[in-house]
Amino acid sequence: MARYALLSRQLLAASRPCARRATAARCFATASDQPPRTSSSKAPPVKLVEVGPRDGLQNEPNPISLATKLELIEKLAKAGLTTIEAGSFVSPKWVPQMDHSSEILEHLLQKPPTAPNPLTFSFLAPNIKGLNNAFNVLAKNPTSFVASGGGDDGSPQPTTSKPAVEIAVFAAGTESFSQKNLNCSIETSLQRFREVIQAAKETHALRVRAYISVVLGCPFEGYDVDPHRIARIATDLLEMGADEIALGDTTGMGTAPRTKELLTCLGQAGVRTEDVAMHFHDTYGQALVNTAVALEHGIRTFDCSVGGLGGCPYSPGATGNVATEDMVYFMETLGMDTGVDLDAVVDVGAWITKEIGKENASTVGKAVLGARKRTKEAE
Ligand SMILES: CC(C)(COP(=O)([O-])OP(=O)([O-])OC[C@H]1O[C@@H](n2cnc3c(N)ncnc32)[C@H](O)[C@@H]1OP(=O)([O-])[O-])[C@@H](O)C(=O)NCCC(=O)NCCSC(=O)C[C@@](C)(O)CC(=O)[O-]
Repeated sequence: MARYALLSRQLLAASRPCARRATAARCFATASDQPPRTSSSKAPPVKLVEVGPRDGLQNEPNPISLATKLELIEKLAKAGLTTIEAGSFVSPKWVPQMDHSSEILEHLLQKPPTAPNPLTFSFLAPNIKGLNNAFNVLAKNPTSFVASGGGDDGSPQPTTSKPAVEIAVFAAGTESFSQKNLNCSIETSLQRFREVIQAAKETHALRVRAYISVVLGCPFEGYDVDPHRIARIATDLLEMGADEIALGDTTGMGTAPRTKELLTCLGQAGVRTEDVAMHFHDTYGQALVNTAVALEHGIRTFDCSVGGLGGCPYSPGATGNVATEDMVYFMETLGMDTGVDLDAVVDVGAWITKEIGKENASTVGKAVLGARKRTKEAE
């Protein structure tokens, strides 16, 4: 018994410091210790490139009317998107859904959408034939657009009445993907892009974006895409005169550490962050995580697609691009200014997905629509 009494006294003594720790006053930073919050700090800008009308629709199996495509572009412009990828001058035998691209460009030049901000419309062109098809439309409407130039060269900037036009070429990060997507090797595609970039600049002073696909995973060669090869292709394209490199995680296989590794490798090769845009697909739900890594790295241009539409015809299993609604919401939570009206773009996502009979893949879009419905029911 005495033994138990001693033991309990010892336990009590041993527990005292613990009890003292638990009751001791804990120190927290309080509001008065914090620097006052100012509402005047200006949100840093981020550029969102809306790729829904091109990347979002190119893979749709059922024909989508020209009127629907134009309405989509108009609604996106009204919602505040300033750079919209509107079509693709590729072979209609390869990608039938992009067959309206000449009519789309013509319409946008003749009747530019009413929008709060100056607009830039971007079109893909894989070769001189595609570029010439775009040039035919531009030649018929020579005073309806401004040169997109590159921005720093004093060339005229787009206005709300005269949009700028931009061309995009698209290389691949692996030989297998290049063959499937372009029917040629990486080297041959680069020779073609040199001609396209030169002609786009010399003839109409157009800004040129250069995609590199499958930078973080290839549907045919797997996860291990060599970042040094991507860096070499990127520097080749920049030396040819490309104004921007858009790094495409076509398969959505990218992860945070490999996104960081890729961007570090490009930086070591001399590619400036201001010349890089990120194009994430959300197949594995990693797009916003990877976006955060890229933001941290200094990248400020991101592609997205309303309603999370998208997929590449030559990347089996790849789902949509990161949704514009999710990207806008994410940037807003970080205090970054996208210039896009979230509510308006949620409406566009709901409309286009219904119009083409697809599920709305935007998590934020669905959450906002659900919240609106509950508010209405409660009234
Ligand atoms: C590059 C080609 C044309 C080569 O295709 P090819 O069959 O090797 O070309 P060709 O020169 O032998 O020509 C074949 C036929 O196509 C015509 N042709 C040739 N070029 C054009 C053109 N520009 N526009 C219209 N027609 C064209 C050409 O005139 C000929 O017609 P035919 O004599 O048989 O009647 C073909 O492979 C092609 O169109 N590929 C495009 C594939 C594509 O659009 N993929 C999706 C875009 S990339 C993407 O989505 C990824 C991205 C950008 O979003 C980023 C990411 O997520 O990673």
